[in-house]
Amino acid sequence: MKDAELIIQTNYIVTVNSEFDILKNHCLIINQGIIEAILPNEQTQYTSNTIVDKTKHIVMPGLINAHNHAAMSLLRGYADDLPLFTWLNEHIWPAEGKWVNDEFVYTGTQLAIAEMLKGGTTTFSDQYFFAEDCAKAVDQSGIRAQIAPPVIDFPNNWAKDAQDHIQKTLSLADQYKSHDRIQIAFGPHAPYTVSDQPLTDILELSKQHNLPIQMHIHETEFEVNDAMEKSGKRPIERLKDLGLLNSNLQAVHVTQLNAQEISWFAEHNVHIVHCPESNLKLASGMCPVFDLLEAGVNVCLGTDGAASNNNLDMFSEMRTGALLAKGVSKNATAVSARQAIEMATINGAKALQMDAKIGSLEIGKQADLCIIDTQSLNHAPMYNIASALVYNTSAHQVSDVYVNGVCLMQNNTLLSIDEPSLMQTVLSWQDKLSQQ
Ligand SMILES: CSC[C@H]1O[C@@H](n2cnc3c(O)ncnc32)[C@H](O)[C@@H]1O
Ligand SMILES: [Zn+2]
Repeated sequence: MKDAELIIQTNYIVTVNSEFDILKNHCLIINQGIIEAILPNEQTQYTSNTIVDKTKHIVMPGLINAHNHAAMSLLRGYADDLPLFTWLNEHIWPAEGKWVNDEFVYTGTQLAIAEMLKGGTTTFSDQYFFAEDCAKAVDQSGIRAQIAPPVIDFPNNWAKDAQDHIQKTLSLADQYKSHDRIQIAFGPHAPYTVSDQPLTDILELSKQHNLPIQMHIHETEFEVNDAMEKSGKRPIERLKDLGLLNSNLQAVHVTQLNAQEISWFAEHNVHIVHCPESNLKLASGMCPVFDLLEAGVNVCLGTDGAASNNNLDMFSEMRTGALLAKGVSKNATAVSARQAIEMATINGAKALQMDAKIGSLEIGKQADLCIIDTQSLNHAPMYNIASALVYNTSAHQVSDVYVNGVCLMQNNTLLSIDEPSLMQTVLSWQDKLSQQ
């Protein structure tokens, strides 16, 4: 018998491999954080000091939240029921000017990470100021992240101009180049906040340093109309002319797309991060996911920040993403449960260029996974596992979470974050922000 560091026995494993195999009564054999074998629970090839019995549970790849502003969790519920530009200009940007600093980002990111881990998210992509404090929180918590520090033309509490943002990003990329869970990317905020020269610089540097680019694009009709009035060009055409449409680009939102733009995305292998709940709440518009998938474009899912969602629940995002696609396309087969799970796992891994390591439970990949307790009324009866996960699972039914084979939540208790002490710190921020 061979020794394994960890064996997780299950009722079902949703592999999210290319066949979308769902294995009944199988176990994961994990060594040095990597899945070494997947065998029937009764296997006799491996033994371990740590055999975890999850035979009343579903195990699936950890969810990948491909767009977040983690620290904005401290602004959850700060301004609601407003359209994007009123929300940003009149509420969020003034509050950020007043409150955002290193401590705000560290605590806000910890809060976001705790919520995400509890809901089965094992990887997220972030875009926010004081990115070094986000990285510190990620490093300490054990979660995996792509950190895309923002680039904006205008001064803010973190950086004075676009070049300053770019230099800070490069220095973080250097600092974390050997980190096994942190990847740095460029995060130019949006076409309306970043001018051509910094975008050209980012494109060159992203090639030189092999860094992905994540950007809000065509989030609203107003953004597109405004650009047309000012320049006669839709922002996506401007980005295409600058050379930014390529497989390094993660385009967030894209609620306004014509047929030409969909075919450019397909041709240039641009990845789309769909944020259905944020788009609905800010009434930004709806991403034509069905048309994009039909055109062969990779679409994944993000929550956006908790200030515009107002949660970081990827189970809810899968469900909303599937339901919205059906409603918008008037086609009940649009975004099936299987496709929603793929969008929240392997498609996110592809967009973040992490699919060699994560996104599915397959031999040789990192053991990034979440475990769902199915012993409750809302899971009975269960005829179809994928459908149960998308249409009738709540985030709080995630019982255990592993990243790199390390247990970060065990039987609903976070192991790397002191939840009561975090709660205290968050409430002291709430007091400060309430007083104004
Ligand atoms: C670039 S750091 C984040 C910056 O973006 C603001 N923001 C948060 N959510 C959105 C969104 O949906 N669209 C555009 N900008 C957003 C955030 O408040 C920060 O200032
Ligand atoms: Zn965003």
